[in-house]
Amino acid sequence: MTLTNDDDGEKPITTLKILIIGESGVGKSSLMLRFVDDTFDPEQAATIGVDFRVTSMLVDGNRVKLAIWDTAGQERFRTLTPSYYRGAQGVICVYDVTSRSSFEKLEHWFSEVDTYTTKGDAVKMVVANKIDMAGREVSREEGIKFAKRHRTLFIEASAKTKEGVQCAFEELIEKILQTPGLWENDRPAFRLGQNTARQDDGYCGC
Ligand SMILES: Nc1nc2c(ncn2[C@@H]2O[C@H](COP(=O)(O)OP(=O)(O)OP(=O)(O)O)[C@@H](O)[C@H]2O)c(=O)[nH]1
Repeated sequence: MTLTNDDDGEKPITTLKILIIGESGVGKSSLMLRFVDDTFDPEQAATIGVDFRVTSMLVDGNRVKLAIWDTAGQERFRTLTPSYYRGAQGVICVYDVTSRSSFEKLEHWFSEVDTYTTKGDAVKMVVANKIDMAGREVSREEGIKFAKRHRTLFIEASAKTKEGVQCAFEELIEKILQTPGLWENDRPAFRLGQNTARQDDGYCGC
């Protein structure tokens, strides 16, 4: 499968809803803004309620529209939680590798996903963010072990240096498109490329 971010103005074959969740300050907004705008703000403000961005990607030459929902990690800003989850085909659950407590809260976030997602086969991904920073408190092995236990995709990333960011979104989108019945084809003539079937070991292959 070939994925690029170029916009050729072509009508999208489908629109996917991607939700980003996790504790406050782990870098959810930063990951979204790095992916959508290729920017990074070292003083990124906390999200109030939800932020929302639309972008698109080319998948095997076909345009896929992405509606990315960046939710607030702070409890006091988390209103209307069930509605955020409604219809999401992909959920990115973020922790900060320099914050053990943000990793330990992943169980809580996954139980919220199970409670609220309306699409039972929504694709889940764990993103271990801030790998550029010193003072790591969670090893890569621990992250992988957690992701294996929950049967989710896993990738380490840095919104600051860009490492892993593009790859995380690409991997998630690819997995969604490979899941029958999870998305609606708005242009039935569309066919995914022959090389979409790939070894599914849960790790980013980009
Ligand atoms: N060094 C480093 N800093 C990061 C990274 N990602 C985010 N940050 C910083 O961490 C802080 C919090 O980032 P946000 O993107 O606002 O975190 P959030 O998860 O959206 O926070 P809430 O909106 O409160 O839920 C900001 O100062 C960011 O600049 C990263 O990969 N590396």
